[in-house]
Amino acid sequence: MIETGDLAVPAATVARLPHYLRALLDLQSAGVRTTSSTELADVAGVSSAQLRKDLSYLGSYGTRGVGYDVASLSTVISTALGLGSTHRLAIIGLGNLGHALANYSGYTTRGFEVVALLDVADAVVGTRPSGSLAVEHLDDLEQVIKREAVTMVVLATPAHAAQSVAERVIAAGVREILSFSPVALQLPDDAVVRSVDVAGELQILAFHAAARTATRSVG
Ligand SMILES: NC(=O)c1ccc[n+]([C@@H]2O[C@H](COP(=O)([O-])OP(=O)(O)OC[C@H]3O[C@@H](n4cnc5c(N)ncnc54)[C@H](O)[C@@H]3O)[C@@H](O)[C@H]2O)c1
Repeated sequence: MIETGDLAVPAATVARLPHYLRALLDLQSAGVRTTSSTELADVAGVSSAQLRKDLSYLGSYGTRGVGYDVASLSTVISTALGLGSTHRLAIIGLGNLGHALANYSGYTTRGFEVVALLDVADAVVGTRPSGSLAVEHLDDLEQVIKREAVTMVVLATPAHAAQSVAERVIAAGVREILSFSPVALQLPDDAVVRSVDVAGELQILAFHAAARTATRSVG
């Protein structure tokens, strides 16, 4: 369970909340004002029983016969996700992936702002990958984190650099890291690290593909 304010929410539910929020924002922009658990579950790609159970952890049960008010449920989920205020991101490592991440335009609508870019390479420091922010040197990490009031870090360095950079990030007071580096980071217990591993996800798909082929050949 993850404690958030007065609520205790299972980690698996927390992981699904962004999907519900995105589904609600899609419905909202399509002009939908109320939605049923079946409709919302369909858009979010889960079963309606799962959706109702997840939302019950937020104290949000909907109204029988009417369903969920799209705007208020969006607010409930945004608040639970701590999106009431904008999170200030620093991206570290501005190679291929870091460039793509720096140029992603979808942060602001979802409560995030990229406020700093850092790298070690002379060829990269001083450039403006997204056209606005200049890349600063990692030597200045602690000052940059303080100056920009950074609250989250996105790590896109090579694997060999990730642990030491992450340790500096934590020592500078940031607790949340999204890591793309293919390495298990060893950090204090109060640090929260989410790792994104596209190749690992593809391997899971490969497992399913192999399992399907094996089932077919048995059948
Ligand atoms: N998670 C995924 O699905 C996924 C997908 C692609 C890449 N990756 C990983 O993301 C990372 C970046 O990949 P890429 O293709 O952008 O690599 P890249 O080599 O193009 O870029 C890495 C950047 O990090 C910088 N760097 C090196 N050491 C640093 C340090 N100590 N501090 C700050 N910056 C530093 C380099 O100067 C370079 O600009 C790699 O670890 C890669 O394995 C993960």
